[in-house]
Amino acid sequence: MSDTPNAPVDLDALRRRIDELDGEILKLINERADCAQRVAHVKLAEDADAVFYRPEREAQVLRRIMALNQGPLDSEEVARLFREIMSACLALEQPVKVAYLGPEGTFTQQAALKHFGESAVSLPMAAIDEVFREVEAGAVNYGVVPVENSTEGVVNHTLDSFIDSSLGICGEVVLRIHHHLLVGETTRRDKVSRIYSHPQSFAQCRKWLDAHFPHAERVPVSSNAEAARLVKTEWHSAAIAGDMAAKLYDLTRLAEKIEDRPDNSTRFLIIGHQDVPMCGEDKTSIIVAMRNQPGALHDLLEPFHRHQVDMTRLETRPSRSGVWNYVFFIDFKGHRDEPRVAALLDEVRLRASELKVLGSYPQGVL
Ligand SMILES: C=C(O[C@@H]1C=C(C(=O)O)C=C[C@H]1O)C(=O)O
Repeated sequence: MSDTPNAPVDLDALRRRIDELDGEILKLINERADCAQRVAHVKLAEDADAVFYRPEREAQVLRRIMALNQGPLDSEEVARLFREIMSACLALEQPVKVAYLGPEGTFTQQAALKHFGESAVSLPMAAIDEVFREVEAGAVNYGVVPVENSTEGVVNHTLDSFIDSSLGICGEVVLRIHHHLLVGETTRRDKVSRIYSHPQSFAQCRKWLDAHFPHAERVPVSSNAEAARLVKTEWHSAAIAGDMAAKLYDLTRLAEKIEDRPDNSTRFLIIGHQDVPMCGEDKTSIIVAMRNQPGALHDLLEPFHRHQVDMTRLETRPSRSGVWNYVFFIDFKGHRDEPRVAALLDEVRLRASELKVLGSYPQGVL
């Protein structure tokens, strides 16, 4: 073989080498699967109700692979491949069952598969509360719900659901959101008089729509996937939805990536019963209620500054009961088992009228 450009390449030799390598990769993947199965048996021997899926370990595996990678494959691409290998290894013992905000084809399903891999069993739910209920009842292992979008802000319904729930947060996943304008095969661009989508997606594509379809009626529906389903059978309608919905309903793209901001992304939370140990790059989420008195917010924030804890998000929600006068949702970097974070939480607990730690979990890797 020669590195000189344009030198003749022995195609047969290259293919023989690829076959050899595939044989080795196959053997190694199965050896890995065997190890993962043995880990599962160790876990079962220690505890009959053991949870096989370990978010902190998976985050460490992916980060290590990304750090080791020397190319030519991109580190994110390599991590995605390993994500699927781990998902298949875990499914040998017990596929993870995940409820997500449906219907099928939503960005939340895409987030669930990005986080757990394609071997997970994913079940669509009609509403965010249903995802919470399904996990609480033990019908599934985890739930996936959207929590904030970089253009449109917070998903209040998800935050509110945590107030009364016993569930915590086991992970997060961030998804780049690309919206497309989709039509059935009989609809022409100049005939589109009605566009269906979720209100958040309309908001994320407002400028593009004003410029290209100022006169089309905008009809809000419960999800992008529902919008895609509707246009499948309607002649003069288009939907704004993502890749999964386009594929699921076999729709044509009239325009791609029509979101107003190129960095448009949504953060999703993995909810469950599990307390996740430290992985080294963790986040913690808490809900704090403060008494309605002057300086309350300052009192709450001051210990974060003193302990040098990096806050990544602060949201305020109106209280739904007398005790919870102001309710703050706070995310910050660090794990509750780190002494610095434990000291911070002790102080916040003293100043607040209520403190609920929703969980410490690995920062999204992919
Ligand atoms: C093998 C383990 O169990 C599961 C499978 C993993 C893997 O395939 O690497 C990692 C974490 C767990 O979800 C483990 O805990 O080490």
